[in-house]
Amino acid sequence: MLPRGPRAFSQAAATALRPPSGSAPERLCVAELPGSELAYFAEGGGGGDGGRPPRGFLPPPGRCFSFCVPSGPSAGERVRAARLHRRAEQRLSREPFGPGGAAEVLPLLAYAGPSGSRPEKGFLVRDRRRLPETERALEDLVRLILPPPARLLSVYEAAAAEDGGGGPLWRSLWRLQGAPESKVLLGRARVAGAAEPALHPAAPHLLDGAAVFASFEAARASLRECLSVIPEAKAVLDLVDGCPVHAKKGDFPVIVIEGLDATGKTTVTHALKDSLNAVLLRSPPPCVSQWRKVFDDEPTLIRRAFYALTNYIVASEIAEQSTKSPVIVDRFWHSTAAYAIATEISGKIQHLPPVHHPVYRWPGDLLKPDLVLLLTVSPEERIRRLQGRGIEKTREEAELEANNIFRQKVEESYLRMENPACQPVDASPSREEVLKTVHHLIKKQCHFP
Ligand SMILES: Nc1ncnc2c1ncn2[C@@H]1O[C@H](COP(=O)(O)OP(=O)(O)O)[C@@H](O)[C@H]1O
Ligand SMILES: Nc1ccn([C@H]2C[C@H](O)[C@@H](COP(=O)(O)OP(=O)(O)O)O2)c(=O)n1
Repeated sequence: MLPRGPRAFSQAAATALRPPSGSAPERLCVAELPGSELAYFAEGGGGGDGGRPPRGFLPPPGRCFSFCVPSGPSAGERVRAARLHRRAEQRLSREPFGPGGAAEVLPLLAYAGPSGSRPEKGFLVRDRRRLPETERALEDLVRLILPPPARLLSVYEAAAAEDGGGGPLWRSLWRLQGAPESKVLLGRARVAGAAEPALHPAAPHLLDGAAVFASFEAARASLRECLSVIPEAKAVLDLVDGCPVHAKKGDFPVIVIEGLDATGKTTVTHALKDSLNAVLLRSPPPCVSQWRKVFDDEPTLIRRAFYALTNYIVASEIAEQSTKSPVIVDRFWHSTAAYAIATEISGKIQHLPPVHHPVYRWPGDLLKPDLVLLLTVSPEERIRRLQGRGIEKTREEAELEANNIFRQKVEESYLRMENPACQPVDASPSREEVLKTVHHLIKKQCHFP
């Protein structure tokens, strides 16, 4: 069983974020280190944690760099920032960075500082071998991707330590100018580990149109901002705008089957379709499948807005079909929200927003199903099933582990959903037994006219 339970905001944790001197830190950041460990750190302002750098931040004698993509409050600014971040991410996955490259690229979030309260997404690049090429390539990348006022690159270096351990860590902040190798040093600041805040810094912004969309309009506004750069957005918006607003459910039950891949959704939904004489729908629906790949390659914000809107298309189909027969739906809004939360919240399961957080609430304007069942299988059974489908065998152990943490976060997010909640069903037994359990729950909780 995965660890659960609310984590109340603690005043002690908030106080611990402040440096002992009382002066505000210049910037607070969190980086996701290998193994999904989160390293919280403060730049400037005296630093917390006795001035020590966060553990595992920079194995000596290496050097790190960071840069962030600034964003603004409007939907347009957020979409532009998300696309720039994605471009940077794609370039950082290639030589001389990325897998097999000299430098290691880690996700970074700068969540408090002089530029305002909206978190800025960025990257921490660790160069264990201190290669000059890494710095040059990063400077070129920042110049290429970011607009001039945002061309800031932080360079972290540990001062030599007498005791052989990591000495104090310093950050030099550089503003890069137009010409190659032309840059100005804006300042130096001490970097120290900071206490982990009670709530993951991305959590308060998830519903700000960042990843989880609480209404049709919120999702639509984000996709509209993409019209000039993603031609397919128009096709999706045209489809969505043709659907009735506030679709109402008919008298027949609507049953959603949720779960991670290979938990048996296809198997169960097809069997239910036959046994209940039901209509089977899936979200996203086949009418948008030709555009799915395009949106899957876009940053989270745009990708999730696409999936959120497709749920409203499915809602209008559910409304129509549920006047005539029971409706079974393979994935719906809970999938959209759970994957979005698990992607945006770095770290492990304990970093997820606490239970009852508004991010787990069903959108007020989306048709509500009568029953949502969440199929769960043990990690071992899941691997067996994936191997049966010929996937997974060749994957690296490390990727499997990262994947495992991600899966735990998705599953836990599903379990925290409210009104309607996802009712877990152990889908590890045989097909027949799983179906028997599912039928039993449907009979007990659904009304058939
Ligand atoms: N209860 C079960 N016991 C054993 N294997 C199952 C069971 N349910 C599904 N499978 C098999 O596991 C694999 C994944 O199932 P599938 O229904 O395609 O999952 P999903 O649609 O959730 O990805 C398939 O090969 C399927 O035949
Ligand atoms: N309603 C939905 C359905 C899928 N998604 C997203 C969530 C994941 O990133 C993928 C999973 O979909 P996929 O079709 O691969 O899953 P299955 O094959 O059904 O197991 O799509 C979503 O956000 N909202």
